[in-house]
Amino acid sequence: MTEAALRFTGASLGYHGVPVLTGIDLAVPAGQHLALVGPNGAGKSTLIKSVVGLAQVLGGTATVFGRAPGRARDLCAYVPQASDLDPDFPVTAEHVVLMGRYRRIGWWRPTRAADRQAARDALTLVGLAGQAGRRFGLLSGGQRQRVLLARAVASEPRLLLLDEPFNGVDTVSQHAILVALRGLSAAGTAVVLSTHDLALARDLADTVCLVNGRQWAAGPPQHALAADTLRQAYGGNAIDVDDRRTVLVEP
Ligand SMILES: Nc1ncnc2c1ncn2[C@@H]1O[C@H](COP(=O)(O)OP(=O)(O)OP(=O)(O)O)[C@@H](O)[C@H]1O
Repeated sequence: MTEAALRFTGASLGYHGVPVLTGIDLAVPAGQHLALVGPNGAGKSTLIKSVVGLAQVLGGTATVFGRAPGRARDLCAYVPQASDLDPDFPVTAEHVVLMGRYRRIGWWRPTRAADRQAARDALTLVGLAGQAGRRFGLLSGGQRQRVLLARAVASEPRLLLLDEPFNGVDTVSQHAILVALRGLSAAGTAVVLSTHDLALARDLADTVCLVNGRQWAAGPPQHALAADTLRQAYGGNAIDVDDRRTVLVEP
């Protein structure tokens, strides 16, 4: 059996010994997309952080390519929310992307031509080849998010984790990110992302995991995003408008 990129079995996840998310049971094969959905504070970021050792696995098991999360960091890349970063960072877009190479070459070593090429390829993948020399802080929020994705891509991860990559991102950047993510999974990279956009999760993901303190559903989008399941998990009324767009209304 091929080892899953990510597998949770009856996992409880949390901080300082206190669980905030329980009952996580899912597997993400190489080359597949998992979308995490759920209301604010549901535990989406916690699940992503647990994969890179920033949140604890307090019960059950979590493995990344068969290894404990803390031992698989070299196989993963984590794209934080762009809003978590200081936009005044005085470096160019290309420098930010090159940081993704340091894990491979060591931060103290000079970059080689192959590293600079990998950085340019990653910027091309996210549609920002022409912005390589621009200062990171002068880019739009959506462009900064794409640069952070390029930085992760440059590290050549086998599992890519993205925390709300579409948050505050305009349509052009959203499209560019979607194209890049589809290209990565076609090349065999597993992708896990959190999003509040249920329609996008439905369109993009092979598997959707619906959480709110616990796992409410995990499976194909039409199963995990069924109106009844959404209503229970969100504690509101879910109206399935036209089979593509799901609108949630407070109870
Ligand atoms: N470092 C931390 N230490 C303790 N508790 C935390 C920490 N980070 C998050 N939490 C708590 O864990 C719970 C889940 O938060 P999390 O950020 O994972 O949710 P989320 O679904 O990503 O939310 P949002 O959609 O608002 O980003 C919340 O109750 C939050 O207060």
